[in-house]
Amino acid sequence: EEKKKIVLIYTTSIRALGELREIENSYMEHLTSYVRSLHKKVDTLKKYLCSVAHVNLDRLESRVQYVANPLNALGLLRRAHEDWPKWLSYIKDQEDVEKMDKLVAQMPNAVDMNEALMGLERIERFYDLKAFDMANGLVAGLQLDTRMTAPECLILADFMYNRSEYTRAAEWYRLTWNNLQLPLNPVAREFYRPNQEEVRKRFLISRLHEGSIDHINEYLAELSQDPAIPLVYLKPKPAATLIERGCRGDFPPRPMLVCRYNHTTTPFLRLAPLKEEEVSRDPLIWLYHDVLYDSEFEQLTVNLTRAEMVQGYTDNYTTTEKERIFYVNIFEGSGEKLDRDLVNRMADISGLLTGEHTQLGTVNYGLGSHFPEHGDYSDIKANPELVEEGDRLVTFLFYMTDVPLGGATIFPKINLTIQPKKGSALFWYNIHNDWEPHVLTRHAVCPTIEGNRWILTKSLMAYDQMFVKLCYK
Ligand SMILES: O=C(O)CCC(=O)C(=O)O
Ligand SMILES: [Fe+2]
Repeated sequence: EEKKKIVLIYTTSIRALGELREIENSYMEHLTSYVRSLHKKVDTLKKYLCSVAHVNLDRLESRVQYVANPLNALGLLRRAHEDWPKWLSYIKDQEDVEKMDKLVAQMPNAVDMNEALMGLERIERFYDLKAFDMANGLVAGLQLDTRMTAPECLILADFMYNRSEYTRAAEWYRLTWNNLQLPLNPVAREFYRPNQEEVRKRFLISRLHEGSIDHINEYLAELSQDPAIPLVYLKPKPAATLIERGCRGDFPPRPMLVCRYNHTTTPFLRLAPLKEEEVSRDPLIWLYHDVLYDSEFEQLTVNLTRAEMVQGYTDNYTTTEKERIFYVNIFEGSGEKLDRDLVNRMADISGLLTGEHTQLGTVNYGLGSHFPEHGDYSDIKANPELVEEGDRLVTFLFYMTDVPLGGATIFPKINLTIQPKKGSALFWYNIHNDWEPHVLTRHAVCPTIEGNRWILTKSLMAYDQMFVKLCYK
């Protein structure tokens, strides 16, 4: 049986994007070396041309006269037989080009490109950023040392246009147009069509989609106005969703319920008490600090390459649509030392049983990656085929990295936002005592703006707890 190979893309994992950056290194090295050898070749070829000082003999008569001289005839024959193929293979020998060909074969495809645009679009929308700020590297108050170029503004503009987001598209076309006006760069002119005129046209069409032909002069004027002043929405801007508001930090600050050292859940904790914080009582959600060590994080992630991880999709969860979300590696075995240690730590923290298999998921998010709202429960009633596996009673979520900007885990139904903090862990019950899904545990992950978001996750299965904890209250 032939297994269908899923094409891995780079965008949904920062780790994988790091590999792409490595490929770019090689590409540029070969390009540099190609230019160097091209210079050398041109020099050599010029010298050769000089040395042969070939004269074109236009008339048949003079050509015949030339080869009637036996030394000329020998020379011609030898040159044609020996030299020409050599020069040709000298010209054609392009080792660097062949290497670059191989690299291009590993380049991101159109799906990948689209995924990247989705990530950028998400960052702009979720955090309500101004296109102008974003293009200038100012994202949600953070000034990056990067600016977007005209081709980048343009590809995002076309993407917005294709989503029928015409005001946002117009904004990005205007930025493209402005960028193209910068001191004219011959490389840009050669490679990055369309030209300014075409961009202006697309700007106007975007405006006309929502406006009226009677105002065309106003739209034209908008194009030359200060792009720092946002364009007016000609159709009302859609209201922010609950999740978007949560991601912007609009939920009220969470009250601190209980914060204490836990010495008691298991004997182990008497030796190594845990800083634990109850962040919600219904559903029950606990936050723990400093439960993962740097060395463990490194062991878990450093050697995990793109080839070892698989594309994670949302369809294992109670989401509405199937989406690519992140890269994940699930360790199915019964435990290498580290996996076992971590799972034992989860048992210590929770006082629950962790099952025979470690089944730890190591997850890396990508460019503007998010996780739409979902519950981790599988809802056995709605999906009776899952009855044998049982439901996921508890979710353990270890944050393996800090995320400087964006990337919070949010529980929109209870107004709760948790910003990842390296070494902390979140732990909650997904189902009620009667195994009904606890819908208030539905959660989402905000798009990462900046940072490399790594988490470690494990579900504790309900069946495994049969004799430990029938009820959690
Ligand atoms: O990454 C997170 O913060 C949450 C991940 C999650 O919800 C899941 O894996 O089910
Ligand atoms: Fe989840």
